[in-house]
Amino acid sequence: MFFTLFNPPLPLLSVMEGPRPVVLSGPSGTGKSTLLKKLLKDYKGVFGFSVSHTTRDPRPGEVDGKDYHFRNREAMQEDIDTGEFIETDEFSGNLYGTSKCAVQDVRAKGLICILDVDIAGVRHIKESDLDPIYVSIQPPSIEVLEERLRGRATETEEKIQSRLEAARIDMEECSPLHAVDNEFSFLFLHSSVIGNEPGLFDIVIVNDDLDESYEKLQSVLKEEIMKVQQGIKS
Ligand SMILES: Nc1nc2c(ncn2[C@@H]2O[C@H](COP(=O)(O)OP(=O)(O)O)[C@@H](O)[C@H]2O)c(=O)[nH]1
Ligand SMILES: Nc1ncnc2c1ncn2[C@@H]1O[C@H](COP(=O)(O)OP(=O)(O)O)[C@@H](O)[C@H]1O
Repeated sequence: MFFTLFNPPLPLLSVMEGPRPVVLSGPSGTGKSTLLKKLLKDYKGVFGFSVSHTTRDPRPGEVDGKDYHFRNREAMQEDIDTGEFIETDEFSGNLYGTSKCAVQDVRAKGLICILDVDIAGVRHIKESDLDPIYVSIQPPSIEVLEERLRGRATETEEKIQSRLEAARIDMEECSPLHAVDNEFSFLFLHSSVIGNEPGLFDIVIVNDDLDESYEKLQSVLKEEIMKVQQGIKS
């Protein structure tokens, strides 16, 4: 009886060797998925995506197990109750969460694990032993964000409004005004003390021009990328 109930403990996340994971956060519609998909495509065998669980419905083209593990609320709650998640959050009427397996699957392959989580997820991960690089992707303005959300055409009006509301809070905490500078080293040195919460992010990238943002993101991750590429060569 004991053995049927007993789940062998998962190895501690910090015990796993390899490159540091990367957490991407920022308002919905700011361009996180666009940037991370570029990384996954351009650096095959270097990055792996931590596939989150969610109770929201799949969008056209989204694949279960690739974009998200789509679950109903009861099933996801059961997994939360049995301790399978590093962190979970309720966002815009749905549950989202990073399972321990999602991260371990990527790290076991020696890849840089990329997580896409909201700001509550960032705070929860800070309490874990994951030790990622924290990157905030911010929009140039709330107006531009609204245009992008509407342009993506994936949300109902109600969901657009709730995402914009969450975005205003997110943007206040990571004010892009303090981070608008094209020189990466300036961003890197100063972003850790911007916003209302010092030290929340290692870097804040204002995603105005996509190519420039992607350049900055690659610069931040250069060291970890090289570690994995050198490992592949040797
Ligand atoms: N805390 C947490 N947030 C997540 C997770 N997965 C996605 N999110 C966040 O949930 C929010 C909504 O995601 P989604 O419905 O895919 O909309 P999108 O970000 O506009 O494409 C975004 O801010 C994501 O960063 C997760 O595992 N944990
Ligand atoms: N720098 C940019 N300039 C213009 N449009 C962008 C830029 N970055 C992303 N987008 C577009 O904005 C929309 C939202 O991007 P997405 O990656 O889905 O955001 P997120 O994952 O943060 O919710 C998409 O239609 C995407 O093509």
